[in-house]
Amino acid sequence: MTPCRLVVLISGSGSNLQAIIDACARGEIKAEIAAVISNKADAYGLERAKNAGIQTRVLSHKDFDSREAYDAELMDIIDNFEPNLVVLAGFMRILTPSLVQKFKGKMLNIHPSLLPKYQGLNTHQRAIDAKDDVHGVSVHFVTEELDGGPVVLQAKVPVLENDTAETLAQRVHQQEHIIYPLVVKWFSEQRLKMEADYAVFDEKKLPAHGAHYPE
Ligand SMILES: Nc1nc2c(c(=O)[nH]1)N[C@@H](CN(C=O)c1ccc(C(=O)N[C@@H](CCC(=O)O)C(=O)O)cc1)CN2
Ligand SMILES: NCC(=O)N[C@@H]1O[C@H](COP(=O)([O-])[O-])[C@@H](O)[C@H]1O
Repeated sequence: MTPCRLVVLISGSGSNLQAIIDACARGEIKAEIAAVISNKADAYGLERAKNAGIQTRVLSHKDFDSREAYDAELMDIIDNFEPNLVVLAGFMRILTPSLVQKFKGKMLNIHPSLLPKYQGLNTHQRAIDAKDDVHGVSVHFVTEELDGGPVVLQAKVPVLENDTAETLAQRVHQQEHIIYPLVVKWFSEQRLKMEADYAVFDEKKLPAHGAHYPE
């Protein structure tokens, strides 16, 4: 079976990208990253990609008059790499329905909350403000509904009394770097089945996946 071809979208540091690069390099994931695309030219994740010998593209949303025009160009760039899987790794743009539909069933996102809690932004501060004692991260399929797609795997972390958004984010990051490579590995091994059984992406037909809860 040919390696699963990935295209990874970033906007910032790229620590989740790095976790996937490292897992591929260790042979834990039978996948190759065809390209890393960023909407920010100064994203450090672009350096991480170049250091790993991976092609990079920058597509700044500031250069487009509308979200639709940006996504049309982004769709073309992604499509030219013929990915089996598109990985959003800290990609901070809401995608239009036409782009989501193009890659539905083969686009994943990592979101720093225990969905369906705290869709959107500033999730760590919202958990602290709500005095939650548990928080975490979710890997989910991307659908038109922002952070509303089927969840594949979650990890939870404790919220400590003196936590700030930064200290809580660090604890969540540690779990992100475990579960995102796990889900990419799962998808890359299941993809032929997924493409056979889920030729038309049916959210109800997804295999049930238990949550990953660190002891
Ligand atoms: N159609 C979808 N698009 C995206 C999804 C999704 O599930 N469906 N997931 C997000 C990732 N994400 C949280 O996990 C997220 C990213 C960005 C935003 C947001 O409000 N972006 C603003 C710009 C913010 C900025 O530039 O700092 C915007 O796009 O106007 C919310 C949630 C990726 N896309
Ligand atoms: N709404 C999307 C979102 O907030 N995603 C979050 O952005 C960070 C990216 O870090 P990284 O660039 O170091 O991988 C991660 O914590 C991820 O959960």
